[in-house]
Amino acid sequence: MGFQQKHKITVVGSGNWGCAIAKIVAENAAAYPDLFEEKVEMWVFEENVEVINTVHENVKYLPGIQLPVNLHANPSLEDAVKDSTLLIFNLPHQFIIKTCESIKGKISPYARGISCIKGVDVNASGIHLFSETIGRILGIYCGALSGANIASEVALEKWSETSVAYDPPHQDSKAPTPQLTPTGSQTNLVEFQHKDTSGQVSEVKLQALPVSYPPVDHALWKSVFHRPYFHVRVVNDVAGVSISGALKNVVALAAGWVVGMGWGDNAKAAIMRVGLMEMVKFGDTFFSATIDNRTFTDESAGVADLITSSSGGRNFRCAMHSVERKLPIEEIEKQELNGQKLQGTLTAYEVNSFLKNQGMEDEFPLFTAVYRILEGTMKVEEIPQYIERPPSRTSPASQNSGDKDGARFGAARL
Ligand SMILES: NC(=O)c1ccc[n+]([C@@H]2O[C@H](COP(=O)([O-])OP(=O)(O)OC[C@H]3O[C@@H](n4cnc5c(N)ncnc54)[C@H](O)[C@@H]3O)[C@@H](O)[C@H]2O)c1
Ligand SMILES: O=P(O)(O)OC[C@H](O)CO
Repeated sequence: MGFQQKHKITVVGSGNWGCAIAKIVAENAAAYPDLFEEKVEMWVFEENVEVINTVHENVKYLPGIQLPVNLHANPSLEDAVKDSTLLIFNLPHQFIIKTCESIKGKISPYARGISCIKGVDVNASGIHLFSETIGRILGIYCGALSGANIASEVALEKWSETSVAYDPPHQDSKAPTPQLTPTGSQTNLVEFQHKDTSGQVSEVKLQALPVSYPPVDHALWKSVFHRPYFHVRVVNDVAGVSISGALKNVVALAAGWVVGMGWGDNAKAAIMRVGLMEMVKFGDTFFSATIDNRTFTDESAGVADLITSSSGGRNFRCAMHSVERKLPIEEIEKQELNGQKLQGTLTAYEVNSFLKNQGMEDEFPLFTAVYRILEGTMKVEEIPQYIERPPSRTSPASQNSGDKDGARFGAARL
């Protein structure tokens, strides 16, 4: 006999997407009382927690959206993550490493995580997924969530899809059952009565039962995130889900610039085509051991996110306005986003520094062009010439297959 404890959920971050995801998670915590503690913690870095906890609205980052009453804004990160078994990381990527380092050793060793962050961690040792970086710092397994999800639409409960990627090593599922002290109002103390021969209760003892949690698997994560208006598909491809979410932000900048130039939808489609090819090629080249190329086409995290981001995303809109208003994109970011952060600009620099180190800038002309335009060493007008491909060569193999360009989607060819 054992005591099944409920999972406690904490969302680390309370920005535009942080609050939209926290709303979803808190709705599900209330909907599945057998699986989750009802109260969901949300770490808040700078906003007034009193307002969030009394008015149930984040007036700075998600104005006009009613947050669930069981979502508790907490200014103490250490307190917010204490005893939580499901940690959801949702911050602009530039803040996540410092944030995780501050709670190293202060979380449950049995916690599992999901990173909702769209970015890559580039440092002297190379390029890493944020799910890996979070997992390494905190000593836990972390998966990823990414999809065609503009936060304001999701928060208004307009239907969308997302991809959750979770693929812990085999031994993770066989890890010993955690023997933890129950938290909150839960107790694993059970009363045992000893009766004498006449049936009278002679002794009452309290005994502590071993504690366990519902297994953290694909089904559990679906229960955390799936809502009638937010459809979740759980897959194994953490690299594909994470890489597409990070790189589409770089492509969306270029899409915004060409639209800002007044070049129209055909030009934007060309940018998206080349961008998608470079996203696939990047995954193929640097994450070939684990990535599944079908993610780019088949899952929400792939081309669907590229399309929505290049239509109404912040990176797209700020890039477009920067051309229209002839202002640096950082200036537009300050004017338009009220503290929200663009991820594409920093990612373009990070990806470029990685490609430069690999001697591969020329192999990714669109990513390189975005970096150079941000740097001021290239103009938007130069993009068409710069990304133009050399004439295609016809190989015997491709003639046989009837594919004149030798194009195979999985082997991104520029
Ligand atoms: N907003 C969207 O539509 C959307 C959708 C999907 C994914 N994402 C991704 O989710 C991640 C989080 O985005 P967001 O929209 O929630 O953030 P945001 O752009 O709204 O940024 C504001 C957040 O950053 C926090 N912050 C500011 N300075 C900080 C610091 N020094 N340390 C720690 N935190 C600090 C703020 O407190 C706030 O929580 C990003 O990687 C983003 O690409 C965003
Ligand atoms: O607003 P953006 O450009 O940060 O994009 C938001 C989401 O990532 C779209 O899925």
